[in-house]
Amino acid sequence: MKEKSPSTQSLRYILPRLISYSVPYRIGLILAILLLSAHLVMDIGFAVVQQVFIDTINSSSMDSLKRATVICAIACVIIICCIMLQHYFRYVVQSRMSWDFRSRLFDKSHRIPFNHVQSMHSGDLTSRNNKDAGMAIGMINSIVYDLGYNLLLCFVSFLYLAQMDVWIALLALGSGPIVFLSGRFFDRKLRKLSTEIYKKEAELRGLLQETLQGMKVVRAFALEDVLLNRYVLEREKLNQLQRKRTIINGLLWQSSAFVNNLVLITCAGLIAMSAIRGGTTTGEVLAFIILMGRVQWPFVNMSQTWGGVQEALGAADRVFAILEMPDEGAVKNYSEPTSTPEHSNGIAALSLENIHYTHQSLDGSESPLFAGIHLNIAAGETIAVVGPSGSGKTTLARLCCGLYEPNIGIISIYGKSVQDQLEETRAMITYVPQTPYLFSGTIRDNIAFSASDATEEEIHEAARLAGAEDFISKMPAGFDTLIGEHGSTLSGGQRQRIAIARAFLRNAPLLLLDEATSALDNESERIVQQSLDLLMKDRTTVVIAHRLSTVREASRIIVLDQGRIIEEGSHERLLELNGLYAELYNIQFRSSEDNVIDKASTVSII
Ligand SMILES: Nc1ncnc2c1ncn2[C@@H]1O[C@H](COP(=O)(O)OP(=O)(O)OP(=O)(O)O)[C@@H](O)[C@H]1O
Repeated sequence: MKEKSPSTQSLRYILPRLISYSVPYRIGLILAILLLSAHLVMDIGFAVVQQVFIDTINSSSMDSLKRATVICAIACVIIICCIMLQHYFRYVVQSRMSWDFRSRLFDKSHRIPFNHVQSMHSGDLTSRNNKDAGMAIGMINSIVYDLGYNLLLCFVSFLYLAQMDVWIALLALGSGPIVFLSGRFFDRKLRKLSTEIYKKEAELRGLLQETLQGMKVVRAFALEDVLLNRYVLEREKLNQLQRKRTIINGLLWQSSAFVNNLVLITCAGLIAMSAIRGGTTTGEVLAFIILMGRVQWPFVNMSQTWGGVQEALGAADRVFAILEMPDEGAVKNYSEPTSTPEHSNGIAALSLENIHYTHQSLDGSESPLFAGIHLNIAAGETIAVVGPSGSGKTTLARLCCGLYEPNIGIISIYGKSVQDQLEETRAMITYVPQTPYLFSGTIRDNIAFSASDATEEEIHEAARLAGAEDFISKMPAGFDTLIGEHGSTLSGGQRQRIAIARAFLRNAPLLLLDEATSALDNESERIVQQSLDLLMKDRTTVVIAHRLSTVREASRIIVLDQGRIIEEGSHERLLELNGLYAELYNIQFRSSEDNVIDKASTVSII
């Protein structure tokens, strides 16, 4: 997937999109902004209180001191309550925005074209959803609250100072823009570094995830040291990037602090001179010095915050690269059907018209596979697809499900175009992959996954038809048994039967089946095969076939080779042709007593 370079999406582009997530929570946001004034009163009030107290001490008036103490204490309680409320509203708005933003990203990840998802690492997607999305929403906080507040604080402090000494106040104020603008020198570098850091973190997360998932293989092949070295190497690269970012942030901070302190000392000297000349009270000098900080430091803070915004922009770029992708099926790059696809037996259950498809590899290179495939399947037919490894069988199945989009041509299911009516056509298909994917949760959840409104009776009936009821009833919690990550507590055969139960429950008229080749014991295989036979009954079935019995019983066999249908017909007819099918048959089936294709062979019918 090609990502936009960091500089292509400006703050002006990203900010309104992020702010749109605050619209449903605008009241909370407005309250949080208004309550910022409590912070302002606290910050300015701190200086004023000191001025009042010192001048009251100097005037030796006990009554004034008592009054000032009571007023300050009451004001302090009110302000602290307001600040707590401000934090509350700020937290609520930010967490809800973050929730919405992440949910949108989660939803989008399931809508973008499948080949884009395939070209990304799942760890990368996880990282974008967790860290990057959080950073991007945090940016709103920085801009709305921190930048906004600092500007306000600076403005009010300046007004207060100006009424004491306008020239010194202007001097204090003048240093601010210099500090802020000099900080911008680091922006590009910070943003670039941050994008690289987030990318590297995502890669590391992916590596960790992959290593944990493949722990069995790692241990079996004693790869622990190799992987540890790889991890340490990648971690070191990340550390280097983080070190660079820390140095730049340090430079940003120290250069700001240097200019600020220089101006602060100059102004403090000037106001002290004014006090010596008798024009200013001690309390006023103290308040002046404190408020001068309030004029200057907002620029340092803003410079820092702006640096943080650059980092967050790097994260936001990665999130928007996904959010701005077109949904699958949204880009129509295929020709419209000329007429409703028909089969000699009536309307075709599945029709492929002039399908061209090219795989895009991770490195962006293209591998053309199909160049004009035609196929019409009548309702009730069972089609067996066979061909050597890499001939395009899985790609064909994924095209039929709308997981891949053809570059040219049209695929229709019962006359409806898959590309045009993706949801409707998908509802008419059940795809049973070779390795079923089970989610952690209960057996019931996994069966009902394909039909969330299924009743208890329907779930039990589906399990019975799939030959799964027996083993489920023997489990300690029956249908409520937890099956672990990817169904790790179940055997291969049991996992397959759960997947078949799902397919029964879904009850779609078209079945795409990738027959399992995993080594099941004879008994499990017999039960799975019986369940599959029952599932295929009265359904239109396209089966990527691995067993001779399936191939023999199919109404038609399609032989694929390098993305082309080179033979088509019944088992007997294809044997008579004496072509690729006959060759595959002789190599695979004849020598195999149990009629199951040996996966390890050089040429396999899959
Ligand atoms: N995501 C992808 N990106 C690039 N090329 C791909 C991708 N998926 C598959 N291919 C290529 O497309 C060709 C067909 O692959 P496909 O998986 O459809 O074959 P197959 O017949 O199902 O193979 P097998 O029986 O070994 O599973 C292969 O050359 C494969 O390398």
